[in-house]
Amino acid sequence: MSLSGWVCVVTGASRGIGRGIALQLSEAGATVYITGRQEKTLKQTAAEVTERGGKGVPVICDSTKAEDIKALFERIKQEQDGRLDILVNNAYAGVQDIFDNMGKKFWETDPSIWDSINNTGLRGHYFFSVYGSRLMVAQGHGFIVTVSSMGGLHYLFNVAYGVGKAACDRLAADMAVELKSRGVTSISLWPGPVQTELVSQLIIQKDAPQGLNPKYKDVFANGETTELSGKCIVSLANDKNLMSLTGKVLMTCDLARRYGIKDVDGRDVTDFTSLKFLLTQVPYLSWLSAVIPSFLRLPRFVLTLANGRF
Ligand SMILES: NC(=O)c1ccc[n+]([C@@H]2O[C@H](COP(=O)([O-])OP(=O)(O)OC[C@H]3O[C@@H](n4cnc5c(N)ncnc54)[C@H](O)[C@@H]3O)[C@@H](O)[C@H]2O)c1
Repeated sequence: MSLSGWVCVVTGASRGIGRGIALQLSEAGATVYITGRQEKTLKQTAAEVTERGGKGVPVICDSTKAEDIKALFERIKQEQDGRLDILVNNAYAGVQDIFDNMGKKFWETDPSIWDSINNTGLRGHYFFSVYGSRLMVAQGHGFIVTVSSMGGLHYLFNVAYGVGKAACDRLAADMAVELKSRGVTSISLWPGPVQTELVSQLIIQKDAPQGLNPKYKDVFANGETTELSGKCIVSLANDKNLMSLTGKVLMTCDLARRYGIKDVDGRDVTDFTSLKFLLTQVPYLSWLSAVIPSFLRLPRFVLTLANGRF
């Protein structure tokens, strides 16, 4: 699967899922503009991205600063003659605050948590999408991926987190409505639990933070690598029927099955909607998971019902 000659932007790519996505896009041959705030780590990651075969271009760009975002796309317009194939809205500043405030109710938490979670992880995505879409609409094609999570469906971690994720899903869906006739696809991507550097430091390598269900520790310890999302995006980008998926929420476990993807370390991808996985989470019934076949999973309409508020 080749993305040779493709021009991509991945936001917040110096570490975590963004870095993993940038590595995979480069492995497929793409030029990847990676954004972040710290020159040293960004340059280091860009070198690793380039080593994979394509090209990593480090750009200091704070997702909370509109002028930085505008300047990035002006630079791409100049350097790439207006070409932009993929934009991945990934940057996120909330992980540390989420774990520092685990178990607290929203009224017990400083309201500034809203800003640390949603300024970069929602408002920033909107700004990137506006400037990215201008290039994509002008060329008549493009692919926008907004990284979200299952927290967009039902309560997870805290209020600001869930509201931000639901809004990311809606951002992807509503942008798809306006972009479809211009040849640009927009989807929301839900990775499963991912073993990022921060997750490893905050959950896997020490006692689970107060307020966090201790089961999460096992779930994250068996989580996806940071590159699986990138493998899914490369497969989607090569899918001739990509536009048929526009506006949808796509889970990495479903994409792994659809495209026959294994994780980069050779592991099968856990389907966290499979009966086998769900039973491991139920006290006294977890033993049953050993005898349940892995293809039995919650139908997707049941997930929609879980979100029903009427
Ligand atoms: N880790 C998981 O298990 C998991 C699971 C599902 C979804 N997600 C989602 O994936 C996305 C990425 O999460 P992650 O776990 O990789 O987070 P992370 O904290 O490991 O990485 C976030 C990246 O964004 C960058 N960033 C933060 N603020 C920035 C700013 N103002 N400007 C530019 N860059 C900035 C950071 O430097 C870092 O490189 C989030 O939306 C998260 O909710 C994560």
